[in-house]
Amino acid sequence: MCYAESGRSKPDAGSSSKNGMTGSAARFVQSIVDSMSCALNRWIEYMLTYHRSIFACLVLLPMSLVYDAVSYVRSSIVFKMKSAPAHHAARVAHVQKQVKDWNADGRRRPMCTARAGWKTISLRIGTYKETMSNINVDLYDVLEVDQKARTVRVEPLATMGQITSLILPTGWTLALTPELDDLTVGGLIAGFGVETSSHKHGLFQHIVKSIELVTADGEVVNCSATENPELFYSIPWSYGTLGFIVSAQLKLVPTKKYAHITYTPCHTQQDYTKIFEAAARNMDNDFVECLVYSQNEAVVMTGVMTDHVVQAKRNAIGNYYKPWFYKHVEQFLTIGPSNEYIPLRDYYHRHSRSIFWELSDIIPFGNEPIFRYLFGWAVPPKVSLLKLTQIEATRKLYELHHVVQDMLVPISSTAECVNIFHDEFDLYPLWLCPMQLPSASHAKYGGFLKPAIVDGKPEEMFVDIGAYGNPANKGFVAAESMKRVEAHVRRLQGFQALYADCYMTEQEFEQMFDHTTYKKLRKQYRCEDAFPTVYGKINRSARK
Ligand SMILES: Cc1cc2nc3c(=O)[nH]c(=O)nc-3n(C[C@H](O)[C@H](O)[C@H](O)COP(=O)(O)OP(=O)(O)OC[C@H]3O[C@@H](n4cnc5c(N)ncnc54)[C@H](O)[C@@H]3O)c2cc1C
Ligand SMILES: NC(=O)C1=CN([C@@H]2O[C@H](COP(=O)(O)OP(=O)(O)OC[C@H]3O[C@@H](n4cnc5c(N)ncnc54)[C@H](OP(=O)(O)O)[C@@H]3O)[C@@H](O)[C@H]2O)C=CC1
Ligand SMILES: CC(C)=CCC[C@@H](C)[C@H]1CC[C@H]2C3=C(CC[C@]12C)[C@@]1(C)CC[C@H](O)C[C@@H]1CC3
Repeated sequence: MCYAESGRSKPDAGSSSKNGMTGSAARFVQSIVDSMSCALNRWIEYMLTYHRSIFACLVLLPMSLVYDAVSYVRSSIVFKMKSAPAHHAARVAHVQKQVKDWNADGRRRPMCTARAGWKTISLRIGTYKETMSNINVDLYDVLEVDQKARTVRVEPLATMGQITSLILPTGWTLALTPELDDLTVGGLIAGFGVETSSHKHGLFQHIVKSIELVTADGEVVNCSATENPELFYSIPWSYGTLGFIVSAQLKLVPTKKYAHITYTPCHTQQDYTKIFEAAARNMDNDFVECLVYSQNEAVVMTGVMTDHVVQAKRNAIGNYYKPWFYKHVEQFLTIGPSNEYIPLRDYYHRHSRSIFWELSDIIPFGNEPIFRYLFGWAVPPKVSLLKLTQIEATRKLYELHHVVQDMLVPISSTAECVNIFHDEFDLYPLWLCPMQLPSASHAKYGGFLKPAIVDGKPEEMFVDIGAYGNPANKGFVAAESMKRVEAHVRRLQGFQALYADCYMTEQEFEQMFDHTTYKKLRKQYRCEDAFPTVYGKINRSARK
């Protein structure tokens, strides 16, 4: 930005500069410097807007590689040296001290974590971070694997990429490994997490065996299905408004070497919705997913973990030169039904290289064979760095002309919801991922996710319909279209993922999510002046 645009006044050109230059010479030099910095700013803005792929390739890819390499080496050393558990208590004590100091200071401003908003896996940055008391919750390690109890204890800033790279070699894996490497345990518990094994294991919150929380009073409270259960079942979706998660125990399952994936291409909506629902209800499937490429064309994918492999059908899709997964799957619409054996870690991170299909907007040539063979090893740029370096013009473009939404609806409403997305967005691919939402605990202990009743019967099988991309619908107007979609989702007894833009009013939000126990706990744990409400953190005006 130039002086003229920045509103900053130019230094007094009449005064002689420190090095003794006369006023006019100083004025001349200053005007040259101004013009050059103005031109440079304009050039950078132009490059970041119209040639972002060049910036992404030349700057963000190397930076991302450096960051990931350093993070990986550090967390590997710490995990191998088993040094983290010894530090955990001190780190928790540091969180407690910050909260107790906040109390002693008169609880003047609500609290939030100090994690920079640009690092989070969500489109927006919470503006509340600038005005609230930031509490450092710098706990980012995998603490220990308990093979007997089949659990792993982790700290909240531990990421999915970090956990899978550390525990897969031990023969175990998380019962649920949400797709993107940089997703943190804290965010997945306090928000939500879903993956293609969710039809069996539920959401990320359902693989959590226990949570260690620092409350608004600075006390440590442990909770689980049997210890402080109301708190345990209300932390998920509470978005950091009941306390600070400082560790969690997550459920493990024995890992196998491959995911044997079967691809079933479908050419009518009736076909893919019927096959998808049957696959989701079949507990013999370890993985169920569907990519919808148009209103009537989709590929249903089912998978089982196996140590057996047919070499001719082995496909290491994670190799850097391989096509982006969603493009690989799309070919089965033409080729016909098929199956293959994918190394498990490759399968877990199948959409990571192309950030689902978002990278096609940032590096349009990224899936070209020549780029993949030469530079495929360097993608993806880190989501956080893309967020950090996006300029206001890009942010505005994404706000007005780009959709990133996940709606969770009863699986019987899949076709209806896909058609609503088609009418409002007309953007493809859509990501369909089934999930069990167990409702037994809700009657006794509450929680945000109200049980659904469909055709007079309880319905626990839901589907996450993910829309990520540029709507082709010429009538798309973000706020208006989204409000209509949100109204449909409420009507269908569904839920909106909180990381996405929420245009609902507070009243509509409280219609969608059950706040009964949450409000009781906010009083019981003195949260009302300690943290904003969930709505206060996620509504459209709380984020930029
Ligand atoms: C090239 C580059 C890429 C970056 N990409 C990211 C990114 O994708 N995500 C991101 O969060 N930050 C990223 N950063 C920022 C980096 O995390 C911080 O600048 C740096 O770690 C200082 O930490 P912090 O206090 O800003 O907070 P944080 O990074 O949030 O963490 C606080 C402390 O914990 C350490 N830490 C955080 N997470 C881990 C981890 N998983 N394993 C080991 N140590 C960890 C940090 O080094 C720091 O000491 C990147 C920085 C660079 C230079
Ligand atoms: N496959 C999947 O399931 C995917 C899920 N997501 C979504 O991404 C979101 C963002 O992920 P991520 O960047 O990891 O999370 P974030 O850092 O964005 O955290 C999400 C919320 O949880 C709160 N939170 C985070 N850590 C803690 C903690 N230790 N204690 C208390 N509250 C905490 C944050 O509070 P604060 O604002 O104070 O920091 C924030 O409000 C997830 O919630 C998830 O909904 C996104 C992509 C894929
Ligand atoms: C699988 C589930 C439940 C959700 C997947 C969501 C992701 C596709 C998005 C979450 C954060 C999004 C961001 C972007 C793309 C889509 C996500 C990864 C950007 C990289 C798009 C370009 C912008 O300049 C920065 C965005 C950061 C967040």
